Amino acid sequence: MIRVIVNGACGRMGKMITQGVSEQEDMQIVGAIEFSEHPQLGQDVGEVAGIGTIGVPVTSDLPAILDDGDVVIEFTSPSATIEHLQNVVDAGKRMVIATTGYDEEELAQVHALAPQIPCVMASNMSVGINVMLQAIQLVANVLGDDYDVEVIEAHHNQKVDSPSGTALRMAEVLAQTLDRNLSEVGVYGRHGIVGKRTKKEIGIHAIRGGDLAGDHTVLFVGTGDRLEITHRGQNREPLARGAIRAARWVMGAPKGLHDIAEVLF
Ligand SMILES: NC(=O)C1=CN([C@@H]2O[C@H](COP(=O)(O)OP(=O)(O)OC[C@H]3O[C@@H](n4cnc5c(N)ncnc54)[C@H](OP(=O)(O)O)[C@@H]3O)[C@@H](O)[C@H]2O)C=CC1
Ligand SMILES: O=C(O)C1=N[C@H](C(=O)O)C[C@H](O)C1
Repeated sequence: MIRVIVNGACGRMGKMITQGVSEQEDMQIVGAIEFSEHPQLGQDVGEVAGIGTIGVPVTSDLPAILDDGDVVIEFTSPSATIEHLQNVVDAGKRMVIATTGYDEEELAQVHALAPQIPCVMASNMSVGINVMLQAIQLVANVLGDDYDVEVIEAHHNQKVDSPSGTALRMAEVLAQTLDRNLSEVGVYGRHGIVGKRTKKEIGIHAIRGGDLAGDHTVLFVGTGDRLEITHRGQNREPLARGAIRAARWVMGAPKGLHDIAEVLF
C-alpha cells in the first residue's frame, strides 16, 4: 500500500487528491497538512473532502507525520512548498509538486532541493495539457519565425498567480523551440502605446473569471491565416488523476527532479 500525505488538504486540489487517492486500491491517505491557522485543522480530511470519515485529521506539522508516509502530494503556495520540500528531503521520502507561481529565487531553491529525492514536478498534471505541449513544439518547429506566437490562459477568480504555471511552461517550450530567450522576448499583457509587435516576441495573457477550471490557447498568427491550439479544463479531475499517477510512478523512480511527461508517456 502506498501511503500518501496530502499538503494543502483543504484547498480545491487537496480535496480532489483525498477523494482520488481513496478510490485507489493500492493507495491510502495517511496524513493531511494545512496552514497552521486554517479553520479546518483537527477535522477529518475525509469529511473535508466530502467522502466521509477516513480517520485522518488535518494537521499542520508535516515533519511529525512524515515517518508514516511514503509520498507527499503538494498543492499549496510557493513558500509552503519550499518548506515542505526541505522536510521531505530531510526525511528521505518522495514528493509530487504541483504548486505554481514561484519567483526566480524560489524556483532556484526548488531546483537545489528536489534532486535529492525522487520528485515529480509539473505546472500541469493533466494528460491533455502535456500532449498540447508536444503539439505546440511540433507546430512551432514547422512554422518557425513566420508566425507570431501568443499564449492566452483563462482561470477561476480565486487563482492568485498570473500567468498560470502552464502558460509559462508553454511560453518556455515555444521560446526554446524557436531558439529564443523567454526573459528577453516574453511580453506579459499589453497596455498603452507599446509600439508595433516585434517579430520575435511571445505574448502571454491571463484572463480571470468565475469558476473556470483552466483554459490554455496558443495562437500562431500568420499573414492570411492563423492556427489556434486550445485545451479547456472542464473540471479538476484530470489534474488530480495526473498527480496520483505521478505519486505511484515516483515510488519506483530514482532520485532526481522528474517531469510529468516521464510519468504520462
Ligand atoms: N500542477 C497542476 O496540475 C496544478 C497546480 N495547481 C496549483 O496548485 C496550487 C494550489 O491550487 P488550489 O488547490 O486551487 O489552491 P487553494 O488555495 O484552493 O489550496 C491551497 C491550499 O494550501 C493551503 N496552504 C497555504 N499555506 C500552507 C502551508 N504552509 N501548509 C499547508 N497548506 C497550506 C491553503 O490554505 P489557506 O487557504 O489557509 O491559505 C489552501 O487550503 C496553486 O499554486 C495552483 O496553481 C492547481 C491545479 C493543478
Ligand atoms: O490554479 C489553478 O487552478 C491551476 N493552476 C495550474 C497553473 O497555474 O497552470 C494548472 C491548472 O491550469 C489549474
